[in-house]
Amino acid sequence: TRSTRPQRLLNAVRKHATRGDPQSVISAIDHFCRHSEWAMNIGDEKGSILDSVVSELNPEKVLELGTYCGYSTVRIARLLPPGARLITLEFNADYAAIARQVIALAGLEDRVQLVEGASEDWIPRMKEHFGIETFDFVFLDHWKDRYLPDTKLMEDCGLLRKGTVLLADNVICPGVPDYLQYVRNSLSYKSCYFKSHLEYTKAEDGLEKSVFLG
Ligand SMILES: Cn1ncc2cc([C@H](O)c3cccc(CNC(=O)c4cc(-c5ccc(F)cc5)cc(O)c4O)c3)ccc21
Ligand SMILES: [Mg+2]
Repeated sequence: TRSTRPQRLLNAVRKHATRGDPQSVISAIDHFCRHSEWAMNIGDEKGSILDSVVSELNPEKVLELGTYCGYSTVRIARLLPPGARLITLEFNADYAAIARQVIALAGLEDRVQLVEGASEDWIPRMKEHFGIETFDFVFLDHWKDRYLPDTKLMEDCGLLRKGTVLLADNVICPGVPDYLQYVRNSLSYKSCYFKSHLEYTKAEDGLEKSVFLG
């Protein structure tokens, strides 16, 4: 049977990356997506913005919505201190299987917990199942029509605290108009836009950073 794009991406990582070296995994995926096949990873340009937000925040508890092949999981986890924890939710079993191997190749499995399932099912279970009180940082990169309902769900479940940072991918392309309107007009958030480009292209895209004010 034909291979899938995530499988071909994993093959490129196996071929070109060095086990235990997260930067080589990141570079291998970016090279594959630029020169072989485009894939919906955040990419190197928006990825650098993600790096700077994470480095400035130094979060202990991180939630990622939408793992895909684990590219942004590796970008975030490589910057976390060993005691920190990143929980990443992926509902597609094939993507999850690839991501587990990418995360292992980067040598970051000790600080990453990949959970297979949908955000709306797992967000309400974070406290009792993972012993999480609140998250310091949330990266949103799953279905664009889930950004807003899941943000409201995290608020309702008490998973956000004064100062929690939400960072949302693709706020221009494909776009998340209802989410943007909410975080930019709600008195509970301080929001700002980081202009960039859609991964591996010249099209405009950007990240929205929103601090929960409690
Ligand atoms: C509920 N739940 N809980 C966990 C969870 C996890 C998933 C999957 O990881 C998954 C599967 C398919 C699509 C996405 C969203 N991503 C995108 O759709 C996207 C598109 C483009 C783009 C841009 C221009 C194009 F021309 C084509 C695609 C660029 C980007 O960076 C993207 O992130 C996420 C889904 C629902 C989930
Ligand atoms: Mg994205």
